[in-house]
Amino acid sequence: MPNYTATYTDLYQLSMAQVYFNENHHSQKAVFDYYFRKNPYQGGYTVFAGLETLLENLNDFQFSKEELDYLAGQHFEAKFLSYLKDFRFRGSIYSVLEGDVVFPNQPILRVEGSLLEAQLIETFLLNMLNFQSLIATKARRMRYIAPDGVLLDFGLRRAHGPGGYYASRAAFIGGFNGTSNVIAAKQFDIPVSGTMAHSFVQSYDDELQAFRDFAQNRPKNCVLLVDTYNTLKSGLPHAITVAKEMEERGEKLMGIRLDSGDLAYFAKECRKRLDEAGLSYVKIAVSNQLDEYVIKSLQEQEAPIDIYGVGTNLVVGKPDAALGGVYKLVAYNEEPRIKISENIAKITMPYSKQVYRLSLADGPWIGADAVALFDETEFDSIYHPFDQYKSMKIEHLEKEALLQPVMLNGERCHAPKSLQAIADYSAKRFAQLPLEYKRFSNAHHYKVGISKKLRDERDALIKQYKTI
Ligand SMILES: Nc1ncnc2c1ncn2[C@@H]1O[C@H](COP(=O)(O)OP(=O)(O)OP(=O)(O)O)[C@@H](O)[C@H]1O
Ligand SMILES: O=P(O)(O)OC[C@H]1O[C@H](OP(=O)(O)OP(=O)(O)O)[C@H](O)[C@@H]1O
Ligand SMILES: O=C(O)c1cccnc1
Repeated sequence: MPNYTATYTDLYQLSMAQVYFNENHHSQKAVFDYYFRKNPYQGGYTVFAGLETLLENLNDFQFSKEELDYLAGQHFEAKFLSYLKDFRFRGSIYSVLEGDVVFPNQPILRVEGSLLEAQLIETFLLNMLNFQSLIATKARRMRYIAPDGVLLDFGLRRAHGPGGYYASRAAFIGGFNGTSNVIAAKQFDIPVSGTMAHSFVQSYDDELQAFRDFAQNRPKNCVLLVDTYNTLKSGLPHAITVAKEMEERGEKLMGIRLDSGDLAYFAKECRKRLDEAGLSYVKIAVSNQLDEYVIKSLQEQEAPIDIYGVGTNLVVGKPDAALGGVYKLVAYNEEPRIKISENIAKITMPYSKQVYRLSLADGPWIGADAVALFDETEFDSIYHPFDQYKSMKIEHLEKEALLQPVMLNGERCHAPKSLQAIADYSAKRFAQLPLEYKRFSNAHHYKVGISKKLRDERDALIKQYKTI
């Protein structure tokens, strides 16, 4: 996979950086927030993913000689390029932990550093976090609807180029059990699995011989694709024959895969005939344009499916093309900064902030998070960001600070977490989210309120800029 060097960026970041440098602003302290405004899939939550990838690759976020030579050809000045020779990200990052569920308009991650370094990592940061959070959320929706099913990522061939690599990682965070993507499995220690393609069966004159050869050469976790010619008249009977032959060798056929037609009907029919043949241990896998809605429908039809192989809809995050996470300047040179918009939802929230997850003393989340100034400890109410009549008393609630230091002055604060640990944490956090935020249609709106002090400071800034 690529090294994410510092030209993994948009040109405008470098243009701005040169100006900061020439005007001697580059070392001023800047604070940026990462957040998004809308959950994907019209859902009630987003699974935050990509943090570990970001932190790990920030080490390589430097300019090579070739890159600097290239930039010299793009009209960047020699003095600035010479400064970039030693560029490293030496700032600090405070973040929600990877895998947690997060909500619109709350800071999920805060970058503090020199203006130049915090600006230069924007594109890379958004590229990592937006995509993986989109895919982890899609995966979580499928895991939610099929709590007991085995979910496998089959998406690499349909992914947007190399995006498939991180899609497999994100899918695992969102609750998938494994992937067919060998490089991602190896790199991230994801269980790898797979069956066979139609081409394998087609390459033989005889389907039975194809199955026999496969079972003899790959007996472990052998899954036979039964729909190449006729599922019930040919594929399934041949699979049963091979399963029996495997039994004679002391082996067990792991499963069959259905990839077309009415999956519920075929799964039921195959289950019945497998059971009648004494092969109740043989699992049924399905694939073919699955998503959370098809899986839900299959479950409602009580289709006896054990394994779901999901490709396209998972790895491209269909029907949403992207998570629109943004990175906004909230303080500069120790002063708050705001971006005003006619659309009040797009007015940014100035200052360094902390986010608190609110829960009852005995554990359950209440469906609201509080955003306050980062050093504010005493606040007993939260307010709707723009509706002055909406507020909530929170003094009786537990407040869990979500933004934790993960990098200080360019150094990581903790050893890298394994993907399994991130996935476990994600499952645990999702389990704490009340059900009404998990449904697919008209999900309950999770509240993100702000402290009075933050609201007052923000309003004062808005007034100040409105008079300009
Ligand atoms: N029983 C079912 N309930 C709900 N959705 C299903 C069911 N069976 C299949 N699907 C889904 O319906 C969509 C289209 O299925 P369809 O039977 O048209 O398959 P197909 O792609 O036309 O297959 P074929 O290869 O036979 O042409 C797919 O997304 C599939 O997962
Ligand atoms: O439908 P998706 O969710 O995207 O899942 C991946 C698809 O990729 C394979 O089909 P393909 O036709 O590429 O190859 P095959 O001959 O192995 O079926 C597989 O059989 C699935 O149908
Ligand atoms: O292993 C499989 O069955 C598989 C892998 C990728 C895409 N479709 C199917």
